[in-house]
Amino acid sequence: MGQDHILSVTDLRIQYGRVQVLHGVSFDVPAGALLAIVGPNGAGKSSTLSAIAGGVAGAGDVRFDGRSILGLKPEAIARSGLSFVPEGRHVFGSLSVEENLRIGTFMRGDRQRLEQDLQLVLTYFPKLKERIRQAGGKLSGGEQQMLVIGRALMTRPKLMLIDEPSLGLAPRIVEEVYAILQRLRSQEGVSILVNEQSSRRVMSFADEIIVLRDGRVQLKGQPSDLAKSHALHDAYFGTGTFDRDSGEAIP
Ligand SMILES: Nc1ncnc2c1ncn2[C@@H]1O[C@H](COP(=O)(O)OP(=O)(O)OP(=O)(O)O)[C@@H](O)[C@H]1O
Repeated sequence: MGQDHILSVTDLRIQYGRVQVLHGVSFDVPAGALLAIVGPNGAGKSSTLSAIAGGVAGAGDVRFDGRSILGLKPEAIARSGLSFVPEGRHVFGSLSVEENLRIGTFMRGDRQRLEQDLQLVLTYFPKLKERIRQAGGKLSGGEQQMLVIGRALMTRPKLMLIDEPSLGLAPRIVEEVYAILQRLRSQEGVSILVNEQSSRRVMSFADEIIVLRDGRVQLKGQPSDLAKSHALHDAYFGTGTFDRDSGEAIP
């Protein structure tokens, strides 16, 4: 573990009441990488991101940008440069796209830099630029996803955590969202950790994939290596069988 890891999660455990849902999860996010946590429903993906962002309590260690953050308040973690985009696209429906982007940056004193950041976000998301005065609630699902990612970018994060960005979006829009995330990573140097239910969606975008099932890391690796074997399917589905074509579990 060194300075080249923007995030190091070590032996992370999460319990809701008496039920333990994460049983010692460990992984690193190299600085400037796009990593994806994939796994079936209930694997513990959302809980993992929430614990890193300070939303749920966890045990173990989470180091971000060189310091332990587990147990800190979400606002303090966000201020240190970690931006969390939770599942569900929390757009303020009656506010304009611009107001949605500016919200959360009112504490910033550097007005000039803020204007530059707004322009930068609009460069990455031209669809938001076209709809800058439109109410957030009028945007399509894909545009709303872009809006919440754009809003997260307005805080100039070093690391973005994004929970299921592709949920409910058409494949073409998913491609578009991931292409933008890839550009943000390579051109702006933002490190990105996403959750996805399906590994297929992120195979061509992620630098590394972490398979989570039953609250444990089952497998980690580069997509090109994982694609060569059946290990990815076996890790994802456990000992169960699956349809090779659709990738879906066979009950
Ligand atoms: N607030 C909570 N209280 C109690 N149990 C919870 C809570 N949140 C999640 N769980 C349970 O913890 C387990 C892991 O849930 P989590 O949402 O982290 O998984 P996930 O991999 O993100 O799945 P999904 O894709 O369905 O969101 C599940 O069994 C879920 O029912």
